[in-house]
Amino acid sequence: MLTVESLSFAYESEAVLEDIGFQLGRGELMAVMGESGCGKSTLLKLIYGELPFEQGSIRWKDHAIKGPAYQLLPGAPFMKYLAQDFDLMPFISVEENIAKFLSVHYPEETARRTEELLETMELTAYRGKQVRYLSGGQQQRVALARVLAQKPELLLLDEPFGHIDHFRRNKLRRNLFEYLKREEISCLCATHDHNDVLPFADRVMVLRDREILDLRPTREIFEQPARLYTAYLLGEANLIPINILKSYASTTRNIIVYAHELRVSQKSGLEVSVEHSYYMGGYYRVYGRMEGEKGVYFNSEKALEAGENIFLNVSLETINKRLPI
Ligand SMILES: Nc1ncnc2c1ncn2[C@@H]1O[C@H](COP(=O)(O)OP(=O)(O)OP(=O)(O)O)[C@@H](O)[C@H]1O
Repeated sequence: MLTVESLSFAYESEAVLEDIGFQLGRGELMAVMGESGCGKSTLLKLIYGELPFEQGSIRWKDHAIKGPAYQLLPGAPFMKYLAQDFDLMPFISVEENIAKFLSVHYPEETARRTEELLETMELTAYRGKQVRYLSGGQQQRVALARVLAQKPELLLLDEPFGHIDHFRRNKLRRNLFEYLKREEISCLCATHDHNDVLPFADRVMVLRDREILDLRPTREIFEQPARLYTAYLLGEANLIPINILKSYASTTRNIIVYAHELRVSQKSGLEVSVEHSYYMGGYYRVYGRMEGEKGVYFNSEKALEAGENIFLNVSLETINKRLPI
């Protein structure tokens, strides 16, 4: 288990993380989310032992991670870190890059594992190609295969699909995260993409203003976001006063409603004047203004005309499960 306690860190005078504490269990996948510059990469580098910290502690089981003043090279045999800039050997082949980290003493096992990793990362077709001739996305896949080859117990991933095209991303995500679960590899994954998170992560850590704003199981954090900031990271969200949704409600508080939870009706509900419809493939994302000119995003099966007035409804089930804000 990874245990981080009261961890604080500053780059010279700029405090980036303050009083961070959490635990990550064996085989658990935790997504680390937050706006750009909130400290996701810094947290991963601290855990890897790449940055010096004066306050707090980081432990993997009984092993304390202390930072560069205490060890010559960052990292430890049980832990691998895949940074945004992956560090491959350009003049040898894809296959050699992967196999280099497998034991030379067990050639059959090495061949089997290399094959498995080439398939997991969909690299079989490029196995003989020198890495320098690969595209950015292909190199990222080799880098992923290479860290997996080293059988870490703890894997730190920084935007692992950042360079990979959408065409491949979904399949790779499934392959990678299923592989991690199967091998019981604990993983902390910094990402901006909720598609990396919702189907796969066990828990989500949200960082903001140097602190952990929220840390809960993925489904709970999505269905009961405590802040609009968190909901924005996970989907298209709106803040809507409860009393416009529930006419009998006396509270002036708001709830978060995702765009897909608003239903268009021609007759009754929350009145909205349509401004723009965006084609999203199977549906339209519509922007409109509610009473008081406040903007709202919602989904519609068909495009709505600018200037048209419609009504929006939200199910009572959604209203009742949301936290008032
Ligand atoms: N080597 C450095 N020296 C000084 N400041 C740094 C350094 N690296 C990062 N920072 C600053 O620390 C803060 C956190 O950076 P970090 O890279 O951890 O954010 P992030 O959440 O990973 O961002 P992104 O999502 O854009 O990758 C930022 O304000 C950044 O400018």
